[in-house]
Amino acid sequence: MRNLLTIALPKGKLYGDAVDILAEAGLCVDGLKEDSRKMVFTNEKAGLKYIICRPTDIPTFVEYGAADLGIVGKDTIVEQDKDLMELVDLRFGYCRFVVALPEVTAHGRDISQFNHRRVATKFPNVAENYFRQRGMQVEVIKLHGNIELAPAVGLADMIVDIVSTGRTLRENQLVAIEDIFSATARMVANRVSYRLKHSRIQPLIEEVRRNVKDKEVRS
Ligand SMILES: Nc1ncnc2c1ncn2[C@@H]1O[C@H](COP(=O)(O)OP(=O)(O)OP(=O)(O)O)[C@@H](O)[C@H]1O
Ligand SMILES: O=P(O)(O)OC[C@H]1O[C@H](OP(=O)(O)OP(=O)(O)O)[C@H](O)[C@@H]1O
Repeated sequence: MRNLLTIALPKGKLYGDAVDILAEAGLCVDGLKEDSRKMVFTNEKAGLKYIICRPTDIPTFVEYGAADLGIVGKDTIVEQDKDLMELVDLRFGYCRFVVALPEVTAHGRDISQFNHRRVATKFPNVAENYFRQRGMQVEVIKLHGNIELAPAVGLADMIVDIVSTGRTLRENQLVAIEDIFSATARMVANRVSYRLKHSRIQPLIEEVRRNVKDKEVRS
């Protein structure tokens, strides 16, 4: 069996664009857009294997070398701080980290007035770093999703979450009062794979970079 190049793709919001960016770079993506529960797609002829993962698990698969390359949001990369090589900013999947509060409590107030409060988030490290840098002490409560629910039911006073269109905040009567940083999807590599499979990875990365740049120029 040939030495396959394994690429971890995130199911969910980034999936379609991730497959497109690989197809545009000339990789065979047959079967990846079909409605399926399959998690591994092997193409011996093309020397490729794709694995479909939960977005938050991509850094783990890549760090351990179960995948050579992966596509994952910068938000997840920063939160997990795994030992990965970040190779390309793919420019899709734009979102930003914010601190948000219920509209009624936020009105006319500054973040520093919420010291010692409770913060719900899916990103405890991002939240803790942010408040530490502000010299604030907060209690961080980790949730796995639907973060906007926490203030509505009294679980937390505020949230740290990612925002894209702002619709989820609006529809849950929350307002962003602080921006933390913005994020887009990135292509990442396992450190050892990057060296051992350099002759396959480098031309792919260069092609992806070229395509990302071309799109930017056109837009
Ligand atoms: N509303 C959004 N708009 C654009 N990009 C987003 C949005 N929400 C999340 N993202 C980006 O897409 C990535 C994957 O989000 P998605 O909602 O598909 O999975 P998830 O539910 O966060 O992952 P998991 O199932 O592993 O918890 C995020 O890490 C972020 O980079
Ligand atoms: O600004 P918007 O365009 O409304 O997008 C923001 C929402 O998207 C993400 O949630 P996701 O859909 O991933 O669900 P989750 O809360 O279960 O993670 C994020 O956590 C917000 O809830």
